Amino acid sequence: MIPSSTVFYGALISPTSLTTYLALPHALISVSPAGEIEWLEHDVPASQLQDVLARHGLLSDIEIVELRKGEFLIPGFIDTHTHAPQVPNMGSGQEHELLDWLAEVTFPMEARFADVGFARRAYPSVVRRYIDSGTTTCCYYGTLHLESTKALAEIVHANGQRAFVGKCNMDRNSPDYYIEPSPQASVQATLELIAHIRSLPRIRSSDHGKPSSAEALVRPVLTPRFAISCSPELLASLGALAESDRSLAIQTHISENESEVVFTKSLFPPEVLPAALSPVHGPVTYAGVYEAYGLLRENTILAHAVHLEPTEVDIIKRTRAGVSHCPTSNFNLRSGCAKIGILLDEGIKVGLGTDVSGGFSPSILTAVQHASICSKVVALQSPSDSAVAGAGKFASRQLPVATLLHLATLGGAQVCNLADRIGSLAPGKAFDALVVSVRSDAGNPALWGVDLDQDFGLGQVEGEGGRHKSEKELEAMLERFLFCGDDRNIRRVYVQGRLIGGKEFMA
Ligand SMILES: Nc1nc2[nH]cnc2c(=O)[nH]1
Ligand SMILES: [Zn+2]
Repeated sequence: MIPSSTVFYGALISPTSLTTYLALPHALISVSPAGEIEWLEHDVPASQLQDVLARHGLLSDIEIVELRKGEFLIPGFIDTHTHAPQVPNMGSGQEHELLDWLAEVTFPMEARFADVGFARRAYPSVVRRYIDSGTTTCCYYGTLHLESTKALAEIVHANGQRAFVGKCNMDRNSPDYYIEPSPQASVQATLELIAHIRSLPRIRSSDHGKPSSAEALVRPVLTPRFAISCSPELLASLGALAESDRSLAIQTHISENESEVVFTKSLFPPEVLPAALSPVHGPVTYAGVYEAYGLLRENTILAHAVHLEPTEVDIIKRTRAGVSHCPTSNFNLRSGCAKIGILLDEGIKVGLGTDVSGGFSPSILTAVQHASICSKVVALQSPSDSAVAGAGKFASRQLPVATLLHLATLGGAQVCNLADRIGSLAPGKAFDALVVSVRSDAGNPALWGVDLDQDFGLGQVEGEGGRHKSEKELEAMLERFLFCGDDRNIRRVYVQGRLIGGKEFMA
């Protein structure tokens, strides 16, 4: 029998803008069998629960999941940039900057994925780690190998995570043991990967015939590694491929490290950029190179953006590409502090990326913590009057909790060009959500006492004062979770309404 709707009752947090979010102590949210959010009631006292369900025609045959004190629903995290084959390297080679780190640490590990058997052994635990960290949508780089990246896509699909999976394009400035033989071979393998990912069934074998939404959870993404590792011929071919299919997402790195920027400009002097493809005015910039090859548009994800010039900010804004802010990696590889506030003031889409193993954690919570620190470093380095002197809302200021939540969820959805489907808990969107617990029994000593010291509103006496207090308490819970939480606090992970991970799933 097809199960009917599932209804969650309890506290719910969901972003509504860069500076605001809903904090609802007594929410009631209904999820259809296909995993779509049907409706959301903001404030339902326990005494009215049955009446409200009846009003929605849900009298019998529904599953009600009641959250306990110290638990809340939140949209799933969106990791807009990471490298699946680098997870086995997490925490190694911390002494290098980007270009040495690629040569000494990263390429040797990625080369091991030439062996598809190695990929099939390594990737299941990689994907499981991302899911159990609360990442419901993940933008994965694979390696340059077709078969291993097909395996990655299959494993993501089998685990029910929403994802973008791409195979690196790299035909120059890479070691002999880890380079594609020609632009043609690179494009051919890319086409095969796209076809393979698009042929994956829409229903997983473990769904036992449960109805599924028609949309694919795993999608292909064009992945020119970065301009340095792609010949002009390869970038031109990828631009043509992108133009032939505008639904195809694109991900790459931009302006991460100063030596990288210098090297990139030396590889693409104006005479290299074909006139027909080049809208570039003035000196060539990193963003200008990508634009010249037709690789910047609303479904392009640009990782890092640490050392952007003002004209590059204009290009990114004009092309409506999104930025993946990867602060853990940017600190760890000594790349710098991205000035995210300037991008937000310009209305550029920004999400978070873990960028493992430049970053040493697969958890978006770590990225949230470091995004906060990064914004404080930028604020410390800014003249104290800069916030007043015509600066926008975010530039030179530390990011508030609401903005950090936005970056981890709705901002990431915008960067993936999927904000109409995911990123917040709203009717008409997919139910990609986490059940978070900050209770003592979640086992995270850093949050010990959160549920004992305070009354978070569930079961609280109704009334103006009580309502206000319970919202404040929920906001306090969110802040402590974002800064001190970890996998132990992520009880359940849902994608498209299906339970796919979390502490309870593993148990
Ligand atoms: N952080 C990071 N930057 C890159 N630029 C090109 N490749 C990489 C990579 O694997 N990681
Ligand atoms: Zn990266």
